[in-house]
Amino acid sequence: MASEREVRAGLQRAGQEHLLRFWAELAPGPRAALLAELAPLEPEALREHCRRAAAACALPPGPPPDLAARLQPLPPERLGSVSRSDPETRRRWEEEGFRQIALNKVAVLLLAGGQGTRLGVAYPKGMYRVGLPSGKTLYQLQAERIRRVEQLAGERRGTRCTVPWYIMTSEFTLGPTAEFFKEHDFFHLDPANVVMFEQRMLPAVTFDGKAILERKDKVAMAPDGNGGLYCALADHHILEDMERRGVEFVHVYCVDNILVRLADPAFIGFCVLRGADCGAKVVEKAYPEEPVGVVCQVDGVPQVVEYSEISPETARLRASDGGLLYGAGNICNHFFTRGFLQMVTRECEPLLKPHVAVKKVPHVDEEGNLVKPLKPNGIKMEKFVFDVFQFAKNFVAFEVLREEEFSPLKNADPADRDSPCTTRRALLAQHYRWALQAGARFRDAHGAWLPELPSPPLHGDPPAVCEISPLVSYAGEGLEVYLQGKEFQSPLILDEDQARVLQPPES
Ligand SMILES: CC(=O)N[C@H]1[C@@H](OP(=O)(O)O)O[C@H](CO)[C@@H](O)[C@@H]1O
Repeated sequence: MASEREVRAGLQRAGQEHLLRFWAELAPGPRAALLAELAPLEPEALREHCRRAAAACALPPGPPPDLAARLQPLPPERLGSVSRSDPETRRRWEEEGFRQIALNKVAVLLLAGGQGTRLGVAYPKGMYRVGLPSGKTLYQLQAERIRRVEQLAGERRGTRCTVPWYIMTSEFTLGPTAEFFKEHDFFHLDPANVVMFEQRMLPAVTFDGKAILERKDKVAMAPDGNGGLYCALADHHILEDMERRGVEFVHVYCVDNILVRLADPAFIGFCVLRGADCGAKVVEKAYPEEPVGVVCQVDGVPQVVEYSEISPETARLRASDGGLLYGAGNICNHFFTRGFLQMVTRECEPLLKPHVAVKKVPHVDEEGNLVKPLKPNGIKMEKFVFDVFQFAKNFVAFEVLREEEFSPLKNADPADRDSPCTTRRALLAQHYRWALQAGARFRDAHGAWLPELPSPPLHGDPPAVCEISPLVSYAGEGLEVYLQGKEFQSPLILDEDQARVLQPPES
């Protein structure tokens, strides 16, 4: 453990000695905690971090003035589309994806270090229950999709296979996430195949470049953004772990999308068959101001321009077909080869530019009194996971259907978008569609037939409550055997037990 003298000398070099200004009044416990927090901050890096934050803050707010002129939509040859391709092509993508999964070459990697501030919960978002009849959390849905995709790939190729699950957490989420998984017996996954690791934290900084003390004995720290992934992969030797397991392809995704298809065989297969080193799933943006990044090109290089960094005028531009010119919405589902991740962590990470978020950061004043600021007083610097796209040799994007694959949980109820209510509806609407497609019909509590709408309205509950366990169906497949020609009274909870009941007796 570093001594106070060493830490103080480092802080002096970084111009941040004020972080120890309450040292004399601290008891031994808080002193040790503060030292433990400060010791890992490398002086030069801390100095640079604070300098950059202040410099970024001195720039005028909003996107760089020349950005619009440097943007172009992604060229069509880089884009694959589920809805615009024929069934045979889709089948080939899927087949290839399943083949790679069966060969144990595919892993999933969850970005789960965020604090869920907008959702307003004090625990990791993955532990959230959106109010499904089954009461499942986001983590459970994801775990079950992994189990199902392993099973499907295994059955097709007559083998057993594993999709390891890497989970990037932060100081805020590691403890509760690890505890939650233990409590739930890892949702019946082998714990050896669930690898949790922690991203780094960075101090929040004042507009004049001083790291902020949240308490007399604690620096205000925040995770270094989902682009902290690349440092974290190196810090915890994750790529070596992947290599040992023979993993070649990694599906990286963020925690909040209730419809996420983990290790999606179609996406993996598309990227592999295209020889891509890096790929992104996109959906058509719903409206110009939708808070999703856009996948496009900047100076001819594939990139994501984040929603916070595009001007409203650019976001509203239309293409000749009437759609949004920058309509390829990033849904934070990325494909990387292990080789690409290796190259990025070794060579490119330091080139990633942090993005600036101006926030209200609680702090102590000169006298040590706690202050809850009413207006923004600090800067948090974050790297973005997609900022490595610029280093790809062969970048591709893969367009999927929003109603099948994207409904993120960002806001608390009663927000009218991206809330527990809208995500729950999206999932139940999808399952109702799957059930109808498989030949089921539904009656209400009084026995009256319920409408069979091919796609129920976005803002309303589907006519019947139908929840299908991912352990029974990953993407709507294989349901006919349980549902074809059958009538159900809402609600129908099709879990493994119910599936056994509905299955015709073996002939
Ligand atoms: C840095 C980053 O990954 N931002 C992503 C991410 O946004 P958040 O607002 O950070 O959750 O998820 C969005 C999709 O839900 C995606 O559109 C956006 O580009």
